[in-house]
Amino acid sequence: MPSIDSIEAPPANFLSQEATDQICMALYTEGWAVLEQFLSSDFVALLQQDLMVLDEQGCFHRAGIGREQQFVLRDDIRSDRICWLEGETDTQTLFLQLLEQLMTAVNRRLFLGMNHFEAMYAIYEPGQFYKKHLDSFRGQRNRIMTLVFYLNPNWQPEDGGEFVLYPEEGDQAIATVAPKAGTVAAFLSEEFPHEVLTSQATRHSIAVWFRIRENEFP
Ligand SMILES: O=C(O)CCC(=O)C(=O)O
Ligand SMILES: [Fe+2]
Repeated sequence: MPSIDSIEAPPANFLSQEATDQICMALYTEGWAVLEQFLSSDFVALLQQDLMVLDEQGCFHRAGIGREQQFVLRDDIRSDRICWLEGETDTQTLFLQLLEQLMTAVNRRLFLGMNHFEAMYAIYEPGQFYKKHLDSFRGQRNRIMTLVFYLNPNWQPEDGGEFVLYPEEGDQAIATVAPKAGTVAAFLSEEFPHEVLTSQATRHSIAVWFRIRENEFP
């Protein structure tokens, strides 16, 4: 198990310029991006450890659909369990710093004006899934960009659990992504329906939404 001090890159320049450029370029031209080996295997191991400790402490709860008063559990739509990252451990603090840097870099290049984010760990047990959905409703601007980081070091093709990205209209997949450790998927939240195919193994991930805080809308 690596220690937090053994992470090679210091937080100040955590993001490689190259990876940032690749994500920004793809978001600009296509609206989505998938990068393998975006996170180092050491950092993935720390995040996965953090997730498992939180799970042992009973911090996870069943994921639902909708927010606040509209929140409902829908076993037919999604069956994972989740836990929000609040920055309570060094690992989470480091990860949230990385997200801050990434948000700044993407804003600088794409002028998206994002000023806030939320991140959650998710666990899908064998047999679990999340059916095709949109993370944000068009025009509401509540979620601008979604990122999903995968934390599964020995993922095999037969483990399933792929993330599938679709165009705004139609059922022809644009991308099918195995949830392998280090991979990140990024896409504009209002534009791309997506789903998680049934997982055959325990699947760990972090979903992040970059937002514009409601009272800062233009
Ligand atoms: O874990 C994934 O691949 C995607 C999860 C997702 O779509 C969500 O949590 O909204
Ligand atoms: Fe989603």
